[in-house]
Amino acid sequence: MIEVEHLSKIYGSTAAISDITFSVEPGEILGFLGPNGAGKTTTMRILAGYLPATKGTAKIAGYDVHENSLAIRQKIGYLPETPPLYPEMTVEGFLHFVARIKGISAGDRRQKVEAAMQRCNLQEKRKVIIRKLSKGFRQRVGIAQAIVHDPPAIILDEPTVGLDPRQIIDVRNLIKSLAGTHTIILSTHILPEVSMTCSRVAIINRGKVVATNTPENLMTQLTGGSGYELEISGEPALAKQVLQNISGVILVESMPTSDHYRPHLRVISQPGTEPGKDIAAALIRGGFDLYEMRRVSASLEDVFLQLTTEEKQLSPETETTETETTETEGETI
Ligand SMILES: Nc1ncnc2c1ncn2[C@@H]1O[C@H](COP(=O)(O)OP(=O)(O)OP(=O)(O)O)[C@@H](O)[C@H]1O
Repeated sequence: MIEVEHLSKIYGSTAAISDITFSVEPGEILGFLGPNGAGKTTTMRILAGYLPATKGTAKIAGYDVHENSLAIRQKIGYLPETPPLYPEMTVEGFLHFVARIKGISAGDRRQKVEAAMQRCNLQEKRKVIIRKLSKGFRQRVGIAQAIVHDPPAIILDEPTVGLDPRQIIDVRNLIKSLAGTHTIILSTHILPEVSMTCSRVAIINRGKVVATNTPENLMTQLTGGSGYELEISGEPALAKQVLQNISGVILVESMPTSDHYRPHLRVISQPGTEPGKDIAAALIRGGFDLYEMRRVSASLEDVFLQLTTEEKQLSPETETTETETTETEGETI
C-alpha cells in the first residue's frame, strides 16, 4: 500500500533523509521510530505530498506522491505534528468544512462526518468550539479530519506528543482500531508506542533506516534470543565450559560483580529453544551450587539504543552524494 524506494531529502548541506527504503502492507500499522532530528517529519511530509524528495520515489496505493499530489490527497489522511484545526469552529462544523474541501459530495457529507465522529468518539463534543476542547479531544478531531474521506492510508506524525497518560491511551486505542480497514504509518520517538500500537517498526537514525521488522523479531535478531542470568558457586571459567556444551546455548559470559559476591553468568540461548532445565541440571551435576536463575530478555529499548548509538545495521545501507534542492511546501488540510 505504501512503497518508499531510495528516498533522500537534502536541505542545503544537511541530508535529512538518505536513501531510505521500506514498505507498509495493507491493513498494518508501521511505527516509524527514531530520535529527534532523525528525519521522521521529513519522511511523513514527503509521503503526504507536501514536500518534494531530492531523490527516490514514494508511492501510495500505486500513485507516485509527487507526480499525483492531488490524487494522493484523496488516498491519504494526514495528521501533522500540529493538527491543522480552526479553533473558532465547532467540531461538527469543522469536519463538514474538511469533508467539503476534500471533495466529498454534499449528499455523502453528513454520513461521512457522522462516521468519523463516531470512530473518534466525538459525538458528545459535536457542538463544542474546538478552542474549548482538551488537547486529547483536539487530537481526536485531528484524526477525524484525517479519516473523514475514508482514505485507505493514514499518516500520523507524532500523534501522542503533548498528551497526558490517559489521553495517550485513548489515542493509541483509536489508532489501533483503525488498523485492518486502513494502512497506517505512525512516526514517533516513544519506544513503548511502537510495541503497544504497531505490528512492524522501521527504526530511523540520522536519516537512514537502520532496521525494519516486527518489534519481537528485532529483539531476537539483535540479541540472538533471550537468555538467563545465573548466580552460582565455584569457578566461573569451569561453569562456562559446562554450559557451552548444552544444546541451544549460544554464548556464556561472566557478568561484572565485586569480589565478595558469588559469580554471575549470563547465558544467551538460541531463539525458540528453552535450555533452562538442562542448564540447571548440568550445573548441579558439575558440582556447582545454583543460587539464582532468572529468565531475561532484551527490551525494545535495548534494540533501539544499540541501533541508534552504535549505528549497527541489520541490512546494508548505501551512502548517497547529492546536491541541494529547492523545496515547495504548504501544510494545509
Ligand atoms: N526546512 C529545513 N531546513 C533545513 N534543515 C531541516 C529542515 N527541516 C528539517 N531539517 C533538518 O533535517 C533533519 C531531520 O529533521 P526532521 O524534522 O525530519 O526530524 P524528526 O525525526 O521529525 O525530528 P523531530 O522529532 O525533532 O521533529 C534535522 O537535522 C533537521 O534539523
